[in-house]
Amino acid sequence: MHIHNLSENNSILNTFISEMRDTTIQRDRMRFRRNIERIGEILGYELSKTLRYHAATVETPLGQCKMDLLNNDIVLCSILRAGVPLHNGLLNYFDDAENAFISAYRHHKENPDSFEIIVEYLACPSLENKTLILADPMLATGQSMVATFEALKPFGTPKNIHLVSVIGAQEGVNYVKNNFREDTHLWIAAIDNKLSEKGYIVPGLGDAGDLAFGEKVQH
Ligand SMILES: O=P(O)(O)OC[C@H]1O[C@H](OP(=O)(O)OP(=O)(O)O)[C@H](O)[C@@H]1O
Ligand SMILES: O=c1cc[nH]c(=O)[nH]1
Ligand SMILES: [Mg+2]
Repeated sequence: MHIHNLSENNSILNTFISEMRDTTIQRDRMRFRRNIERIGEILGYELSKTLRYHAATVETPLGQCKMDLLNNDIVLCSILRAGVPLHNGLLNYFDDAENAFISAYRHHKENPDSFEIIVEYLACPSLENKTLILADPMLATGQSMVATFEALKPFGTPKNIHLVSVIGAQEGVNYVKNNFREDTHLWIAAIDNKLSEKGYIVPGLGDAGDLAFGEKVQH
């Protein structure tokens, strides 16, 4: 796997991540969602440098300009619900992408520290020979990314796979590395060292879905 950890270099991106982590600033839901969205824009821009382009001629009022333009074979798939603002950020740049949505949530069994991933909702175009961008802001154990990709398999084999995430735990990064094909790219804004016993990223930022959209009742 090609791992692109953007926080390794100083940039304004780190300010956005610090605002998402900060217990006071993160309480502003609109700012939290907007920070995920603009991180999606930055990660999308960075990953666009590895996509395929074709030669085109653009007519300007003064003449013709030869330019290389992006091949639009992109399917943008995000994992509900925390993936929604990340999806918006990516879609702000990949204007004409096809879109897929998939739900994944942690179902806690008798032991509150153990859970399985339940995939329920799925709407997806053909992925055959396309560029799949699979987005979820949190990569904790990595199980949601792997379970959703399994559920996407009947829709075809993508030509390229790009995983996009805001914060990951090293364990989750290792898990996706071992469960996705070798040519997969991971674009991530920060990688933290630890996972808590309940599978939360430490120091992380807390529950991204709840911070973006409000607490949900466990069922
Ligand atoms: O890497 P994993 O261990 O699978 O954990 C990451 C998942 O947890 C969060 O979703 P959550 O289950 O909280 O759902 P939500 O978006 O509805 O809040 C997050 O958005 C990922 O989907
Ligand atoms: O730290 C974590 C782990 C999973 N989901 C979150 O929202 N945060
Ligand atoms: Mg959540």
